[in-house]
Amino acid sequence: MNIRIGQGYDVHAFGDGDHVMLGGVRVAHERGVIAHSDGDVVLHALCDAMLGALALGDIGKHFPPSDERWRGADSRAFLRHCNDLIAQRGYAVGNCDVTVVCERPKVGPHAQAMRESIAADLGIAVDAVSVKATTSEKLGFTGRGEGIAATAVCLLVGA
Ligand SMILES: Nc1ccn([C@@H]2O[C@H](COP(=O)(O)O)[C@@H](O)[C@H]2O)c(=O)n1
Ligand SMILES: C[C@@]1(CO)OP(=O)(O)OP(=O)(O)OC[C@H]1O
Repeated sequence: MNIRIGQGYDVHAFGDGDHVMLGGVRVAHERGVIAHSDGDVVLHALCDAMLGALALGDIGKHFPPSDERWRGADSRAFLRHCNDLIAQRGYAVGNCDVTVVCERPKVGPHAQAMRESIAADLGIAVDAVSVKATTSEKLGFTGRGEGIAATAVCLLVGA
């Protein structure tokens, strides 16, 4: 059995808006995020982890921010495309684990919906998808409420 590991990280600054997209789920919030796409840090970090596992570059290589096609794009389309890329090479996500870093919004109440959305897009079991969150104890840009970050790791399993 072939296995590969990848990790990803993404940040978006908060801006005007009334919600953030996290793991494919719309979460009501008094701020939005500044991004070319829908700015879903969970899915962007996860895409980078999947791409990184097979050394396929990063999300900006596959979906350049200079490309108008991705303006306001639903990041679930990025995730499904990354899943197709790894499937074409004989791999599937064995499991993945994401950590969201922000003071607010609270992620916990939405974590199960995020897991279900990600699992559906990847065609894997919900128990293979973990979504967690932490504050940064009021420290740094996340602690000051200036932005939101996510890290992801994933294991790819090949035939
Ligand atoms: N945006 C967040 C941040 C944290 N949580 C949950 O709260 C727990 C405690 O966070 P600390 O940073 O104080 O350790 C954390 O383990 C999460 O369960 C959250 O849901 N959303
Ligand atoms: C997702 C892309 C799409 O153009 O733009 P953004 O939504 O700004 O997000 P980022 O995490 O900076 O990744 C780069 C781009 O691929």
